[in-house]
Amino acid sequence: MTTELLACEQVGKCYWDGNHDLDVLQGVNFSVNDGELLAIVGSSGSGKSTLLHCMGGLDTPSTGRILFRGNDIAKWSPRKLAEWRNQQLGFIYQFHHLLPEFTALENIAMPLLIQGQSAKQARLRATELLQRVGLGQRGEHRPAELSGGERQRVAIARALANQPALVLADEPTGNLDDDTAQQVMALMHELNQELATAFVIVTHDLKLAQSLPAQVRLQHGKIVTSLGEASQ
Ligand SMILES: Nc1ncnc2c1ncn2[C@@H]1O[C@H](COP(=O)(O)OP(=O)(O)OP(=O)(O)O)[C@@H](O)[C@H]1O
Repeated sequence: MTTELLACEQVGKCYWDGNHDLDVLQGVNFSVNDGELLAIVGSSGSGKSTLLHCMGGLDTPSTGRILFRGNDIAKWSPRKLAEWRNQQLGFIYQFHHLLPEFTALENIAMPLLIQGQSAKQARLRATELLQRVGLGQRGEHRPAELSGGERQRVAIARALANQPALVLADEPTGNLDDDTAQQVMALMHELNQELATAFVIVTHDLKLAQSLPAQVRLQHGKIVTSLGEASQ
């Protein structure tokens, strides 16, 4: 049985550029089920990051609603939103956003410490995750001592630390060469299947997107193809 995890209902986003209204998203309608892996693909400026930010409660739609397990996230207090992001969501960015002065292990443990876990528990879980992403030997290294692909593996492990229901990844392979990008994408695919965590991955790379089970295709802020519909 599939259960709807997060739904975008007629989501629109409009920015004022000083002279005009910019309709960055218009009538975006789709949902992510528990354990699903879905790519949001589109060219630069099509609205991918804006959509992902709205889905993660980092930005607010101008129209429409974002529902998490049927609840409208716009109705939540800032505190509830922050708790939700910390407990239910994981984020991965193009430029990893790891803390440079902390080791790989400490970076992964950080969200757990923030959540109130003991240092011992957090370290244990971080070690387990580091091993799972193939970096068991690199725990004491700082981000600057790791390759781009290794940093993204650490970022993936950090995003999964709190056992989120949903990971939102914004161009996680955008800064990597083709082979490394494929490996990082394959790792997220494996983890999705192993952990039943849903992943929404934004990419401008159609080939990478097509290697994933489902795609939402954005063009000028509108969905043009979604989940098996014919291309337009
Ligand atoms: N805060 C903002 N104010 C005004 N315009 C914005 C703002 N944020 C984004 N935009 C505009 O919205 C459009 C979509 O931007 P967005 O970053 O969502 O696209 P994208 O598909 O993620 O692009 P890229 O692949 O280049 O990151 C762009 O035209 C951008 O300039």
